[in-house]
Amino acid sequence: ERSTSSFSYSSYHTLEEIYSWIDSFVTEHADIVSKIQIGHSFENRSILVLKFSTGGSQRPAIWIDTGIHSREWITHATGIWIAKKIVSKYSKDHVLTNILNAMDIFMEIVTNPDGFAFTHSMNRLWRKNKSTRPGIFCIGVDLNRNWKTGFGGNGSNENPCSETYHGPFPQSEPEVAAIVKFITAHGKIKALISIHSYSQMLMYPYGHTLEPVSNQKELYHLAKEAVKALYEVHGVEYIFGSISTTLYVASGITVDWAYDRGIKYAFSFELRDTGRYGFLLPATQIVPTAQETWMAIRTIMEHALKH
Ligand SMILES: O=C(CO)C[C@@H](Cc1ccccc1)C(=O)O
Ligand SMILES: [Zn+2]
Repeated sequence: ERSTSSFSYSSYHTLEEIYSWIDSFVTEHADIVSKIQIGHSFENRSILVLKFSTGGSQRPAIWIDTGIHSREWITHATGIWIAKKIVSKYSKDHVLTNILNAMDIFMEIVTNPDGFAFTHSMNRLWRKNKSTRPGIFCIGVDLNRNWKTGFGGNGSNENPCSETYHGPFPQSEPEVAAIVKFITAHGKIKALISIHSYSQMLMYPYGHTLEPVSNQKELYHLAKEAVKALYEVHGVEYIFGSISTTLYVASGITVDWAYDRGIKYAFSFELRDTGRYGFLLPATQIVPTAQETWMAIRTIMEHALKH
């Protein structure tokens, strides 16, 4: 990508196209965006994070990840569009400007690069990473079951051939270990947003238990406000609530780990649609999906700024 002006934000892209866009994007917006490599995947691809910062040092921050499940292509595309939105709306949108004048934003667009490459080359519906281990004859760990909180519990599977295989031990996967290391070292992440598709849901911890989190009322009302902001864009309806009560029990998930590390505003999105196209959401829905998702994320970030 020589420049991002020729990049189509309304198309799906390969891993190489996204990595090349990241380099152009960071070059073009060097005053506010930088690229951090937080590690390497199992197959030795770089794991890249975009940092949006308007100054200061070690400011409180927001973490956003997309593509932890490689087949959920709408999430990477939404992340790319939102990254562009942030740089184009800074100093124009007063809410975003207030957020970026006080906090940094970290965005990991391709959280599962090996799986993502595989969805382009061999299997469009691949979900897990591509790790292999001696004596195990199925490939990949579900990166949304490999986190320490609730690891190995209900709603994760010990069978390596399962789509929800949790891996041999917590953070066994380099893609998860890299995020744990980064967020732990940073120490001032105030909100974490982990984006999946599909089902049109906005959820918060816990997934591994039906027990409510301590600030459940606050998260319920924030989710309600965010879902309303999303609805006002294109009239798309989301349901919201805790993961275990809204969707199903799932253990070893990103947001439960984040919450237990003190990130009190931890959310997971399930983007469009509700099953008509599922993971194969047409590219014509990329921009509308990103536009509405941005308004919900902006609402969550503004709350984190104020509390
Ligand atoms: O990816 C999904 C659909 O592809 C569903 C997600 C639902 C979920 C999302 C966030 C936290 C826990 C569960 C999953 O099972 O990991
Ligand atoms: Zn998912």
